[in-house]
Amino acid sequence: MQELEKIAVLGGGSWATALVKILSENKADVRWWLRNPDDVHHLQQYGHNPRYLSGVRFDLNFVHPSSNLEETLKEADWVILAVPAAFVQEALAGLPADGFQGKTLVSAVKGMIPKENLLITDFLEQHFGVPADRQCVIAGPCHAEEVALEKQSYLTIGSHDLERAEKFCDLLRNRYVKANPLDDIDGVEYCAVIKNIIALACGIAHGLNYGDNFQAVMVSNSLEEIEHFLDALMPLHRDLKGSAYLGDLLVTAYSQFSRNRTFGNMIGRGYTVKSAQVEMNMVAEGYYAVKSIYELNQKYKVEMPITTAVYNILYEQVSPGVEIDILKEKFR
Ligand SMILES: NC(=O)c1ccc[n+]([C@@H]2O[C@H](COP(=O)([O-])OP(=O)(O)OC[C@H]3O[C@@H](n4cnc5c(N)ncnc54)[C@H](O)[C@@H]3O)[C@@H](O)[C@H]2O)c1
Ligand SMILES: O=P(O)(O)OC[C@H](O)CO
Repeated sequence: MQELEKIAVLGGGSWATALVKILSENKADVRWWLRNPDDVHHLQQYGHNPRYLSGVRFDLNFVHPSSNLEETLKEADWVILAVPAAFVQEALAGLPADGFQGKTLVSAVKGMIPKENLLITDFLEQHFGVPADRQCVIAGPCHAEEVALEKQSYLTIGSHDLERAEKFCDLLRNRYVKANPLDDIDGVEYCAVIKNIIALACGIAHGLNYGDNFQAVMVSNSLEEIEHFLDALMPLHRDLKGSAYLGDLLVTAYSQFSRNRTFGNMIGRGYTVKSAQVEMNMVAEGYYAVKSIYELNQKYKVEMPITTAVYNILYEQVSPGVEIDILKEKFR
């Protein structure tokens, strides 16, 4: 009998839960790390995550929840990181520098390590010595909530090693998930970070009562911002119309499930950052991402009006109305 692939999934939120569903239904041996021991206990007893996507049931023959990170990683060939970027360092704090040796790391995170302003793949390489060709990222427009409902979804697996990416695609493919490999790993990773900022801006505008007409112009203008930033950091002929770029931007900017748009909408309606965060129970990566991209861009000096506006609103206490007025005059 063929041995099952051993996959460790790190994180207890919606995306980790959705990925565990996909992988375990494909009969992989999934070791699932959640930081909260009560959630682990609940999963072991009732077979579902009490906090996120709680309607998804797991077959505990294939899913092994634990709050012990080293135990979870022990025999895994693949490790999927699905913790919000701001908490990645804290989650991995107890691990030795060679804790991922011999494993393939797959980042499902769409954010950057704050302060260091590093992509997750760069962080894993610099802090844990995981070579670039042993890493993949999960990109594409895919909300965990729709995976839970088994709605048709598309994922792109970015990697410098396309054979490895193709293997991982195979672990994901099912009746409602299509997956394709792509070699522009840094491009899709940065694009996933910036689209969260754009969705936050769309939410802010919506909260200020701007309509679909304005949002469409915001999203079209944002493509230029993304393209210029990517070209400044890593020039490459890439097709931004692809679903891993434009598709991901659109789903986050328009979907009712979007954390970033929801967060922005609250800010536009006058919530403080703190109160919006408390109300959400979920993490809007764009809040942290805008600081990283803004700071990083001090070196590259790309014109990024939407990023600047969101940064000024969230970190410089400029009124959302003032910043959106500035954008209104700039957009074409
Ligand atoms: N949800 C999606 O549809 C989706 C899709 C693709 C990628 N992602 C990415 O997956 C990553 C995980 O996001 P998510 O959507 O699963 O999260 P979520 O918003 O559903 O849940 C929040 C997660 O953050 C954790 N958390 C909150 N406060 C914390 C703290 N102080 N310390 C440590 N952990 C804390 C919670 O335990 C929970 O696991 C993000 O980078 C996100 O961009 C999410
Ligand atoms: O749309 P958000 O803000 O919930 O982010 C989730 C994913 O990035 C969608 O692909």
